[in-house]
Amino acid sequence: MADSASEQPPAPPLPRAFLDFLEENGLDPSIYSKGDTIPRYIRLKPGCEIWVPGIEAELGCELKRVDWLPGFYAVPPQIKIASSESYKSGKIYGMDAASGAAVLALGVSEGDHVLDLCTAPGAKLCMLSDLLGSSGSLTGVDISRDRLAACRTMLQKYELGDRCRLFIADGTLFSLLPLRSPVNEKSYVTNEADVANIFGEWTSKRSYKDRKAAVKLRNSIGSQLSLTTSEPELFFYGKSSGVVGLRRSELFCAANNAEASSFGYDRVLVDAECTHDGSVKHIQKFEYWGWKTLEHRVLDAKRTNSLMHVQLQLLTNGFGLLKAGGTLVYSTCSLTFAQNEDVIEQFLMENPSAELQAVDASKNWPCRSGKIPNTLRFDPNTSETSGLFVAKFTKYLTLVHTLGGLNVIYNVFDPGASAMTFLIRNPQSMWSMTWFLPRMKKRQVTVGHEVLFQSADNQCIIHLWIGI
Ligand SMILES: C[S@@+](CC[C@H](N)C(=O)[O-])C[C@H]1O[C@@H](n2cnc3c(N)ncnc32)[C@H](O)[C@@H]1O
Repeated sequence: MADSASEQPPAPPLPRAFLDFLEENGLDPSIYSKGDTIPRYIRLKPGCEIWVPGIEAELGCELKRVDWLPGFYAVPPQIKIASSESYKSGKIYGMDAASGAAVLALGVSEGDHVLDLCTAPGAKLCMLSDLLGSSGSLTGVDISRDRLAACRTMLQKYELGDRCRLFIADGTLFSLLPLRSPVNEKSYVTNEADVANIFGEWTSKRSYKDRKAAVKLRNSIGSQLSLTTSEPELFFYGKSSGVVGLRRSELFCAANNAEASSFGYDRVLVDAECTHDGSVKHIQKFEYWGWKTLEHRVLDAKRTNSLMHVQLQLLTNGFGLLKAGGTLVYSTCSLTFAQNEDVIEQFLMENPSAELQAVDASKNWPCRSGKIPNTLRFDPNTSETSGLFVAKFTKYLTLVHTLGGLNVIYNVFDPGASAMTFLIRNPQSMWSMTWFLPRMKKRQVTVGHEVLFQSADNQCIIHLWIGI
């Protein structure tokens, strides 16, 4: 009997330039012959488990539960779901398991305020919304109007838009906080001019004034991909998103990093724009588009450099909007070092309050470690999924202090808690100390070799002497 490998049609040869590119990135070319064998994944809308037998009957295949990822099922790769009634009626989503893992890595809990900085077309946004349930808030940002329109359609189809707001904006500049902070607390409206300037319930039919303003903004921007203004355009908002009843000036109130540390998002997803080389199906399309196009879109060093620049800016800005103690996940569907580990290394160098964290759930995931410990790589060979890179960060509240030419950083985690960890970093070493402090409220940093921490009731004063 012929084995299953010999039944597959031989994969077309990959061009030399692409093979060199794979070698440079430590990638096995065999992953690009897997496109027709890796399963297609389906995510079930929570509460639709009872429909599994009906969905199986309609799709004509078994839904195999993905043991390591709740709510996900594998079906044979040739199964088409878009025309099925189960899909049209919003019982199932088409979503790769690796993408589901990136969302799960974020550790969303009910009540969280979540930012998805590159949100369209919205598969991850929908999963985030399902995880949030009926509390917290969700803010999706994308630079592409067309893609965001598809995203809005998804939210409406799956009835997930209630706590969500969508903005057309450049994620490298977006600076609006979730609607819970004193900075944009709703104020009492007194006169008629104010009433006219208040967001009512969302409708697709916008006022003439609104449409005119949007056209003016679009014309001033030129092309969407060269959006240079920090002014976001509100594209959609749900009834419970916090927008209804707010004045325009209150919604578009930008925040600085210090405000974001206290009032920012609990969770930020930066699923950055990339060369998509981890998607085997995407690379296979170049057989038809021509390998020359691949050289331009994927292998071109100039394009990679400009993408890396955007990726670093997206990550940096997303991190700036994160609350201290919050979690950020950076992911790309590229498997190159340049768009993943190199971006992260640069980011960590420039952001001392960022710490790379292990994804605890990943112990049971079929993925491997990236070049930097705690980062994860999914690929068709290891995971039977599309390729994806995932890194998780947390944010400390940081006081930077220079001592004798050494940059010493005091990372104060969760200033409201009774336990604090101080990490003192210098190029040679790192110490970590934990104190348990009664109601620590006020911090003072003196210049020199002494740091003074003082509690609100003056009962506890700690002098930290640095002896380097
Ligand atoms: C990998 S896709 C995101 C996929 C999405 N997270 C999902 O799960 O469906 C990257 C997205 O980033 C958007 N994008 C590119 N540059 C951007 C920028 N500067 N700011 C915001 N979005 C950007 C693209 O329009 C694209 O929709």
